[in-house]
Amino acid sequence: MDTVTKTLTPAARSSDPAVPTGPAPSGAPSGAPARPSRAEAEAAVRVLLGYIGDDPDREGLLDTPRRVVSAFDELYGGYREQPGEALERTFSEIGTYDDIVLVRDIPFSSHCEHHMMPFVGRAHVGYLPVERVVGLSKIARVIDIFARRLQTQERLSSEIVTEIDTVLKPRGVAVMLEAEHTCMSMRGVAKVGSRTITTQFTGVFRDDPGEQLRFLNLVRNGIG
Ligand SMILES: Nc1nc2c(ncn2[C@@H]2O[C@H](COP(=O)(O)OP(=O)(O)OP(=O)(O)O)[C@@H](O)[C@H]2O)c(=O)[nH]1
Ligand SMILES: [Zn+2]
Repeated sequence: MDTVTKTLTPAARSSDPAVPTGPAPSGAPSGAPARPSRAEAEAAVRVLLGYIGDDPDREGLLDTPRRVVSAFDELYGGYREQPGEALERTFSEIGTYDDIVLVRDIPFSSHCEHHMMPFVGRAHVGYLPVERVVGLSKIARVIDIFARRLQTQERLSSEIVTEIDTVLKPRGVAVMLEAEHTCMSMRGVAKVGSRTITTQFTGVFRDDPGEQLRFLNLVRNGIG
């Protein structure tokens, strides 16, 4: 355990050129500290393995710190991506179409910032385009970028809406997320199957109850 503790000290950080620390990733909150090295992250996983009562040196766990950090790189890759870039390319050949574009039932998984446990569910995103539309897959990409950061479901909803609103400047954006939080089902209060629903609206969807209802009906019944 001593060795592990040592690798986590600032002195060890600066003296190991093979595992340089980096600046905070572009998607990190402002004021976030420099990014620890991969070796430090793997050492931290070793500490946790010891903490739960297992032996990090037994054969089955030798590679686990490396695997966990690789999995973290994937699950939290959203800190190193800019959601706006996913929406940069738009298309204007849409005829006179100016009605709702709704992508329903987009699966997503994220991690709650309180317990770092997954919450998993579906997103429904609609917007009212002005002259230009975005590729449908890009909406799912924006969801994934924000979802691959530590989140609350409320903030995830609002970040998706704000990004689409800011970049596309449509007449309105509507988002509904439904998810099961494993921190509420696998531990703690242990309520398996409970779902949390969040909605966030801008523009016409916020101001016109009829448009809001149409979005909700399309999500629920497929008819507006
Ligand atoms: N509003 C909101 N709460 C969340 C989300 N994800 C997890 N939580 C809640 O965050 C809260 C953290 O509460 P705390 O009392 O600080 O932590 P805790 O002692 O682990 O709470 P319990 O989960 O009740 O055992 C819990 O009530 C979780 O259900 C989320 O996306 N949004
Ligand atoms: Zn949680």
